[in-house]
Amino acid sequence: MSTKHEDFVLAVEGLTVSFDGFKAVNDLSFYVDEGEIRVIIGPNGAGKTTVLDLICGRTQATSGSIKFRGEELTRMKEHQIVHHGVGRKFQNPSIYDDLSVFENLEISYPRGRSVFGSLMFKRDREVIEEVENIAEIIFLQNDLDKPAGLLSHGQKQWLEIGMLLIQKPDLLMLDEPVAGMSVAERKKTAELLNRITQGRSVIVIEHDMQFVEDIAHRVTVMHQGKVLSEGSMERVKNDPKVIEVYLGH
Ligand SMILES: Nc1ncnc2c1ncn2[C@@H]1O[C@H](COP(=O)(O)OP(=O)(O)OP(=O)(O)O)[C@@H](O)[C@H]1O
Repeated sequence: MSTKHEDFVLAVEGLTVSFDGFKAVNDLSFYVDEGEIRVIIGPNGAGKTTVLDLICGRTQATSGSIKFRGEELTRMKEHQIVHHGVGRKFQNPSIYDDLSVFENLEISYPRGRSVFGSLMFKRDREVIEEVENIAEIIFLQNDLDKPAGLLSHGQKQWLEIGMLLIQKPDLLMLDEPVAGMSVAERKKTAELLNRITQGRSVIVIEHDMQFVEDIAHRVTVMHQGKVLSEGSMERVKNDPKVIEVYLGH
């Protein structure tokens, strides 16, 4: 039975962006299923980060289409895309160091629109329960009162993932989430990602091949703005084209 393109959570087709004539992303197509963890790998400058910028509306596409649950994202503004359920984590954590772990999660809860406004609203059961629930997923249930600035680098990364999770995105995009983490933290991050895929899709850009093996359902290898290879990790790592341009180095 063939799968219709409309069945995918995310369908990227013919996506192209040109910076002064240079096509950083060049006629790119790929499809992501619900519940899938897709990892994008490829050499420096392949266009990986630009793809996430295009999906979240930070960069305008020159041509092509990005359909998320059937809706065209290329015509939407960044905040509309967030509102449609796409969450993006950048490489550097953007947490509030002076606020506690609890408060960082609380201000990210969808009804709190500003730091001031959200701290003033009554902490009702619903918010507290959700914060505690997320804190457990991100291994910070025992650090709720700690100022975020005192967390380890890895814990800060988890907190930021938690701040996205509390907004219940249907698609979560992470750019090199384990950069700078210890081996133990990488293992726990893999466990975390494997736990959060129920009803949602995750796209991760990553260079750490052990981590990719631990999380990827499918891997898309990019090179010069295009898909060089795609499939299971097993298939991709044995693809001579991938070995030549990326893994062989
Ligand atoms: N706003 C921009 N203006 C001009 N060129 C850009 C812009 N953004 C990205 N590029 C160029 O597009 C290419 C792809 O960059 P991108 O950051 O997407 O690659 P990447 O695969 O994420 O690389 P890395 O692994 O190093 O992060 C690079 O040559 C980069 O210099």
